[in-house]
Amino acid sequence: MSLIRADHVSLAYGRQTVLSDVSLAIEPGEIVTLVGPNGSGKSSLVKVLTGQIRPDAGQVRRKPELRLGYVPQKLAIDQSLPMTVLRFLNLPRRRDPEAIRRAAAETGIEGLEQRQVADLSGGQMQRVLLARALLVSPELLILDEPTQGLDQPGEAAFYRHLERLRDSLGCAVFMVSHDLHVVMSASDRVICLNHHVCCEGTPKVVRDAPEYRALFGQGTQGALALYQHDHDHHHHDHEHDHQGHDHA
Ligand SMILES: Nc1ncnc2c1ncn2[C@@H]1O[C@H](COP(=O)(O)OP(=O)(O)OP(=O)(O)O)[C@@H](O)[C@H]1O
Repeated sequence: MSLIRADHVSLAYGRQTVLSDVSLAIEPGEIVTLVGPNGSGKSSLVKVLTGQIRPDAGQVRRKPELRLGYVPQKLAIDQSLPMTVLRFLNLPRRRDPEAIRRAAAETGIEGLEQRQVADLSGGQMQRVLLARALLVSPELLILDEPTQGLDQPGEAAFYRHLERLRDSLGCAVFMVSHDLHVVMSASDRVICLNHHVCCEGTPKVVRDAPEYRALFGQGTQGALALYQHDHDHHHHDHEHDHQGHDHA
C-alpha cells in the first residue's frame, strides 16, 4: 500500500491555477524528488500532501496512522526569540530524552543542544529541523527545499545523509528541490512539476525527457560532479521496480 497518494489534485489561488490534475504516490522506502521551476506549484503540492491546504478538487489519501516527519522550507518561529535547540526539539510537545539523543546522533547535532536556535548556521539549522522530524520515527519524511542556503558541498553531504537515513530507518523520502542534477542523482524517482506532472521516472528517464529539457536545459553540473565524486556506496536497485510504476 502506498504511504501517501494524491489523486487528480487541483488547486487555485483566486484565478491562478497552481496545480492541475496532479496524481502521484509514494511507496515505502523510496526517495522521490519533486523538481520544477520557480512558481510551478511544488510548495503548494507539499502543503496539500501534508494537509496544510485543502485542494479544490481531487483528494489525498494517507496510509492509516501514517507517521509523517515534515521538514519545512523555513522555520515558522520568530528567530529573535531566545530558544535553545533542546527546547525547540521539545516543541510542540515534550519528547523522550532518549529519542532526542538518538535523533541528535543520527543528524550529527550532538553538542548543539544548549545553543540558541538563532545562532545556528544554515547547515546546522537544517540538521536540527531534520532531527525534529525524526522524533516521530517517520515512515515518510517530507522536506521542502531542505538545502536552501547551503553551499554545494553542504548540499551534497545533506543528500547523502538522507540516503543513509533511508537505509538505516527504512523511511521513504519525498523532497522538493530546484537544484536539479545533484538531488536527482540521490533519488530513486523524480517527478517534474510545472503545475501539472510533466514527466516522471528514474533520474535518467527524467533527465532525457524532452519536457524536462525544455524546462531546464542541461541544468547545473557542478554539484552533480561533487556528489558523484564522493559517492562511493552502492545504491539499492530501485530502477527496475519503478520503471512501470502504476499510479492508477
Ligand atoms: N498563499 C498564496 N496565495 C496566493 N498565491 C500563492 C500563495 N502561495 C503561493 N502562491 C503562488 O502560487 C504559485 C506557486 O507557488 P509555490 O510556492 O507552490 O511554487 P514553488 O514551485 O514551490 O516555487 P519556488 O520554487 O519559487 O519555491 C506562485 O505563483 C505563488 O506566487
